[in-house]
Amino acid sequence: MDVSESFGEMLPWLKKYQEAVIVIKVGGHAMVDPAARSSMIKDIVTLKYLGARPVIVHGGGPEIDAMMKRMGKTPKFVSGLRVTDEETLEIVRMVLVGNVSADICSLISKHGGNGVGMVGSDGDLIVARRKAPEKAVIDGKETEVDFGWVGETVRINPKILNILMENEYIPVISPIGYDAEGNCLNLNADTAAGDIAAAINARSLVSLTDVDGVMMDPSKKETLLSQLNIAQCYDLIEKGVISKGMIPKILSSISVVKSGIQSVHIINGNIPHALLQELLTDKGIGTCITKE
Ligand SMILES: Nc1ncnc2c1ncn2[C@@H]1O[C@H](COP(=O)(O)OP(=O)(O)O)[C@@H](O)[C@H]1O
Ligand SMILES: CC(=O)N[C@@H](CCC(=O)OP(=O)(O)O)C(=O)O
Repeated sequence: MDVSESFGEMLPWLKKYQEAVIVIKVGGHAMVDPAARSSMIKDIVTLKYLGARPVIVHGGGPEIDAMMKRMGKTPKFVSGLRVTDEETLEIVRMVLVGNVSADICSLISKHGGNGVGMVGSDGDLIVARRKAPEKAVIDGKETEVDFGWVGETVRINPKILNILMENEYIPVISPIGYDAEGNCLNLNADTAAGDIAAAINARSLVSLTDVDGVMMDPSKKETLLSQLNIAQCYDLIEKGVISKGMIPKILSSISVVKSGIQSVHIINGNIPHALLQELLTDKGIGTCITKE
């Protein structure tokens, strides 16, 4: 990034982001490297000092996988969602709340901010219901998949987020919802981030991951798609270009832009200052998804 050029174009962006709520989804794959994790959180604290109101929703897929393997369990995903039995749910809660969220809050403090870790049951934030079994093609065979303790959002209650933001805190949300019976449910972090962004009428949603954005071929950087609309997203899913963890990311982006939020940005959190480059300069560095 050419620093002097970037400073020149920052002012209009800084004005736009004053008091603007920005939901930042920090993906597990973007956090594998501790230095990248710390740098991303530093950028989020910088954004706060520049006048924006960041809300973090974090993932932790690779950390959950590693813990499951240590406990002798094999992770299983269907359509980008982790099939979650009772024991897996316990591991998910332990890793997301005990490790990832706590670590993000410490990094926020280290960089001079104030983070508050929360799950769906805190302040009635995310009311969810258990996802119904779904048909999926596995190994070429149509199979009915019971996702177990996987949830989908019923309602977001943004009151607690507004209280925290008005008091200068950065909310750090683990993607765990709870249902009417008080059960915890494992939510996909991209879906939770999208639901939260829509409910609080955020200005933007930014998803930090380990690829440069949506690509025609994820192994080739030059195939990055800088701009996508809803119709193009559906087409890429249908053609199988978008697969695995990118599916919930794109489906959630579609519902976010449909809800009226201007844009969703998918960027590579391992690029130094990716977040600031994406939000404060004219030229984006990843994929920007808009309605039309
Ligand atoms: N068309 C695509 N372009 C880019 N990445 C893709 C695409 N299709 C699938 N992917 C996969 O999606 C992954 C990002 O999603 P995910 O694994 O859920 O990351 P995170 O943990 O950061 O949310 C990439 O690492 C890549 O393997
Ligand atoms: C239902 C479901 O799949 N939940 C996810 C929650 C974490 C997550 O989404 O993490 P990433 O953003 O790093 O992928 C999981 O168990 O992996």
